[in-house]
Amino acid sequence: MENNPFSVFDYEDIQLIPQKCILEHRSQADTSAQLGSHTFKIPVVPANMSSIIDEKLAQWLAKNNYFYVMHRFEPDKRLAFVQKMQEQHLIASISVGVQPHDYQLIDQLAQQQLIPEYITIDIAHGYAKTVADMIQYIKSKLPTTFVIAGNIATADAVHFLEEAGADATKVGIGPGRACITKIKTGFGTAGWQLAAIRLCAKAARKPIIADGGIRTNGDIAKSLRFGASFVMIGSLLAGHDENPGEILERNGQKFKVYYGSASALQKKEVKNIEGKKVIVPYKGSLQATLKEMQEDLQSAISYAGGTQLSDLRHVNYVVIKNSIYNGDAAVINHDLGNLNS
Ligand SMILES: NC(=O)C1=CN([C@@H]2O[C@H](COP(=O)(O)OP(=O)(O)OC[C@H]3O[C@@H](n4cnc5c(N)ncnc54)[C@H](OP(=O)(O)O)[C@@H]3O)[C@@H](O)[C@H]2O)C=CC1
Ligand SMILES: Nc1nc2c(ncn2[C@@H]2O[C@H](COP(=O)(O)O)[C@@H](O)[C@H]2O)c(=O)[nH]1
Repeated sequence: MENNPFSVFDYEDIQLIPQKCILEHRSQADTSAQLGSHTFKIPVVPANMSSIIDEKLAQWLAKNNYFYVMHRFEPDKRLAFVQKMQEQHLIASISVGVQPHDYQLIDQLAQQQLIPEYITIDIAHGYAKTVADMIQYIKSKLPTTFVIAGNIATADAVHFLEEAGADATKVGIGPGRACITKIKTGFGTAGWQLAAIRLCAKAARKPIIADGGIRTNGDIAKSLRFGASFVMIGSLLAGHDENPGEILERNGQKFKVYYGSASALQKKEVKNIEGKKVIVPYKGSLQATLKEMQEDLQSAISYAGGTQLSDLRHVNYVVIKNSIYNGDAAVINHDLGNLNS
């Protein structure tokens, strides 16, 4: 901190301060959120990880007006996926890396006039020339596609990617539940993810997607308060019927596996491992969890004294270092899991 001292905080350090309610019912609060030229039901997107989303879930999310990003870990299926979604008149939203086969995919999409509505460039360290080059390549071949680039942690990185042409940037290095980047490299936004969102959002001219570290539905409202337009969520949306993978039983309790995209399980080799496998309680229906998220956001809007998500932006807050869960964050997560089971 010698050269750049600033105070930081994370989700559990913040409480938003209620304002006078102007609604008669929470259902009157509008949780719809725009990204690019489409408007979605809530400002939440399930993480583009293969333990969270598959094609079936992507189709369900698109049909039900939720934003989704398909993962990039079955690279050869992406072209056909875009085609399938467009045949059904559904939004196509895919991920790419920065390898030669990703460039080849962009060429094929352009040649076949299959224009995805959204492409997310998803690499571990997104503040990189390789990402700027890919943004520019996508924009040259598919100029109408909305390009999300990440992941990053700083205002400088936001400027860099926006200048390269990104339509939105994704913030969060290391706060994820299946992440070990913080331990293996010493770098990232773990422990100050909310403050990083604030710094990046202040620098941004385009939307910010807060990615990683969301542990409760209230953290979504806090992310929006500090400048995020959308929130990407992994572990809180893991463990459902609709997520890929089997239900496990241990000592009479049900679980599902959630693993990082840079875990040995995903990579199938032990090289540059920055992710791990965790088991999460089985939570039943994802549909029910998403509905509860929407209801909790509606309630948050009402506490903000507003009618829509943008009313969360200017609400006052207090910093209450490490105290809102009284050391019981794990218990709270467990209880939330049980609500849906
Ligand atoms: N949000 C987060 O905190 C993190 C997320 N992840 C996720 O895991 C997945 C796989 O990540 P991973 O396989 O590690 O890398 P990526 O697949 O993201 O790597 C893509 C390219 O970037 C290069 N690269 C990656 N990290 C670095 C770095 N620190 N410095 C220089 N070049 C780098 C890689 O080269 P090379 O492999 O040759 O080094 C590769 O050419 C992605 O989905 C990513 O989003 C991974 C780590 C952190
Ligand atoms: N450092 C790593 N981060 C990862 C890995 N796989 C995914 N991720 C990131 O985590 C979020 C989800 O976070 P959660 O707290 O909601 O579970 C995801 O969107 C990625 O950005 C990984 O292997 N290593």
